[in-house]
Amino acid sequence: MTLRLDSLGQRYGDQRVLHDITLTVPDGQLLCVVGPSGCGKSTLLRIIAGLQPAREGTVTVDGTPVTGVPDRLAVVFQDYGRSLFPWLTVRDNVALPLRRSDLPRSERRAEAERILERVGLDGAGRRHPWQLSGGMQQRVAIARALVCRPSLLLMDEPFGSLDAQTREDLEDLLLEVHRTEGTTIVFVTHDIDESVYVGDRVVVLSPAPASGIVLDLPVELPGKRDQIATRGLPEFVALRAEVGRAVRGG
Ligand SMILES: Nc1ncnc2c1ncn2[C@@H]1O[C@H](COP(=O)(O)OP(=O)(O)OP(=O)(O)O)[C@@H](O)[C@H]1O
Repeated sequence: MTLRLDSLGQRYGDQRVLHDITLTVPDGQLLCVVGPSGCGKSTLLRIIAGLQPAREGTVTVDGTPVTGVPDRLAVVFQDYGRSLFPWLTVRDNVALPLRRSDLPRSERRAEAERILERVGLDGAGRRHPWQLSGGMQQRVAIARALVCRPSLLLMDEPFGSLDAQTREDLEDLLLEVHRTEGTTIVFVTHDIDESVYVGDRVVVLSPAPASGIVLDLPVELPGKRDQIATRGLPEFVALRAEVGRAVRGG
């Protein structure tokens, strides 16, 4: 799914949040959006998701203007604890988006189990979210986002509140899903290292107010990404420095 933002801008009252954002995300690209707190990253995702209208400019998905939530869109938020229903089992949480499909209940459950296996949670389907660790809960949220086979996946700081090891595991899970499904992904993060590690491309927004794009950087790294080897590459270090300078306004 190709996403296009054209001269996008947003205001809340007198506060100008985003200004003149023009960007095309080609089908299958994993774009990371980085920027200081309050620059409007979450606002940008909500506009792309059709959850709030933009005050200026347009968003199109495969050439069609976004006026409501696009079909085949999924969103993963940072706050996994609040995005899962505690009274449903893990399997039923994951199967929930399939309720709108014509699939019979047994097939919806089978599909949920298949996706749970995909995210490394086989065997956890009968448990409840509150019986799982934070990292496992975020895997459930990712499984629920994937169950409808989205063409566009929006992720808002999805690994921000996880410990370092879990975060690395989930970054690698995301890369694997992206490699095999070819989903277009917009991934918002505060973390410069993470943006270069997972992204095909990194866009940096300037600080508020009127945040705009200050850097649009393709990420080309040799070999399959690996938490230890990739982060030690001179190319990785150079890209990280470039993103870091842009975030700090240098
Ligand atoms: N619905 C709203 N009404 C009024 N102001 C809002 C609304 N949503 C966001 N804002 C303001 O817009 C600015 C940008 O918020 P947003 O959450 O989009 O930024 P962000 O870059 O995602 O921040 P963070 O990295 O801290 O999550 C902030 O000053 C925020 O207070």
